[in-house]
Amino acid sequence: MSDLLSLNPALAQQLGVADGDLSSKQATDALKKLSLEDIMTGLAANGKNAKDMASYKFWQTQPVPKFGEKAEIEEGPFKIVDLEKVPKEPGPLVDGFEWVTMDLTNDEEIKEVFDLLYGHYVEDNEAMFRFNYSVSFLRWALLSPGWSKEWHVGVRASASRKLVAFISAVPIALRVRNKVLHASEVNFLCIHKKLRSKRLAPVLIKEITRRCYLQKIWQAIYTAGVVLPTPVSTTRYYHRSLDWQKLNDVGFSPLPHGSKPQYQILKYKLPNNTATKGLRPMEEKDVDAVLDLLQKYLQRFDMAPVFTREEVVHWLLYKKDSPDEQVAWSYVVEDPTTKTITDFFSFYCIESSVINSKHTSIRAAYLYYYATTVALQPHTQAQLKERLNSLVNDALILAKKLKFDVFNALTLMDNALFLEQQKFGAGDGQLHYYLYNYKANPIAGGVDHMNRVDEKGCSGIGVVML
Ligand SMILES: CCCCCCCCCCCCCC(=O)SCCNC(=O)CCNC(=O)[C@H](O)C(C)(C)COP(=O)(O)OP(=O)(O)OC[C@H]1O[C@@H](n2cnc3c(N)ncnc32)[C@H](O)[C@@H]1OP(=O)(O)O
Repeated sequence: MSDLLSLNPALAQQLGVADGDLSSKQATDALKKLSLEDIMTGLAANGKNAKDMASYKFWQTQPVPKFGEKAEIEEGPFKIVDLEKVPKEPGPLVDGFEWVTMDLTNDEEIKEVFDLLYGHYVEDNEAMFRFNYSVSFLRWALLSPGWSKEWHVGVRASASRKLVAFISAVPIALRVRNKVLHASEVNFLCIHKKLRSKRLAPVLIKEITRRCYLQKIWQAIYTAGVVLPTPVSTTRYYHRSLDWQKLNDVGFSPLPHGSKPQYQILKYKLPNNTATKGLRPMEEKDVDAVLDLLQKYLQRFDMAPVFTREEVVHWLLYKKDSPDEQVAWSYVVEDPTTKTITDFFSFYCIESSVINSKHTSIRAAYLYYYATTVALQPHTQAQLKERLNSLVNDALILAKKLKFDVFNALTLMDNALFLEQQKFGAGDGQLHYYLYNYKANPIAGGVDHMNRVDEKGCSGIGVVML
């Protein structure tokens, strides 16, 4: 991960140009030849991950699109599942291991999931950082409205009882263009490092699928940094330094050639106070207004959740009497004259462990949902851009005050309108969006032919995955 804009080396190689030689006419011509589908689904930009369909031994057996399947298809499920034929028991595991359903309301069991993820979850390519989702975060993410214990699936070593693998799902009403799917959102797939490359992941995926089918859930949404058959969309990570010096110390933000640390610190300096009149933390009394605003705003995107009131309360409102530490922060703008809620934004916290550094962790804020009434009335893109820039600038100021080191965002929703102006730098990472058992035409991920933020097209993705 870095905040430097660079041409992915795999793509450069694929195009036959020197790494980073973005200006060369050769690169531009070659990029133009790539199919829109490849660009939208990230296959062009992420050649290092892409394999032939035939080499995806597991995924080629699953109800997901094959690479290169043509666009403009009629959207719908790949198959209709016969509930009668869904096995009532889990598939076999290798000797010495057994299935468990985790009880995440039990402090010890959620701590076991935390420990597994803490030691073995997603790392960057150079193994410098590893996501460190807190116990409070896991409770927030996995005990959301409608959660089911059956969807918190673990594997234990029979002798030691140690938890060695995990996969989870929570329910989501997901609108894909004009159809609403009652689907599951699959996340936190993790296998102990000592059990890697033993084909356990397909076994876990088949088990969570079986458990979803048993609850008559036939579709799922999931995201991954790796290319699998076949992304419906690909978004790119952007990072905005809040504490440049610390990010530099840990190797996240290198000093750009020809710059000096003090210039970088100055570049990312923020005002002490927010600028939007009427901005304040979201409260219980704002729930209905936020729900209404968010539902309308999310109509702008091809794929977005359909939130209920209960979900807005769960995902966005921090209850001060909660025993959990705060993981999400939400703010509203209340018009001082009309007292109506005109805008809102939110972000959540994930720390990352820093492997081998004097700093042990980085505190990252991730942009979550937001909405503004500017988009709901007749408006120009410049007006929307201006409003989003002021809101996000305030979000950065608040995050800085809350001692976050970096503010991360993807190129989804309308983020393309503010990322560069707010000094977010393009990261190396991409996040691919996938649908299980649902054919859908590609959705714009907010990056253009050059894998740069696409201000004109923006993105059709309105789902933020944790
Ligand atoms: C209707 C309901 C449906 C519900 C299900 C919907 C689908 C949900 C899908 C899951 C959504 C999860 C969303 C998240 O949580 S994304 C986060 C994933 N977790 C991590 O990256 C944590 C660190 N890594 C690990 O723990 C392991 O490396 C994992 C577990 C990722 C793979 O373990 P391992 O390295 O030991 O490999 P293997 O030998 O067992 O298995 C190899 C097979 O697994 C395929 N593979 C590798 N990585 C992923 C991946 N991230 N999604 C899907 N498939 C993946 C791979 O292409 C190969 O298949 P194929 O190439 O031969 O075909």
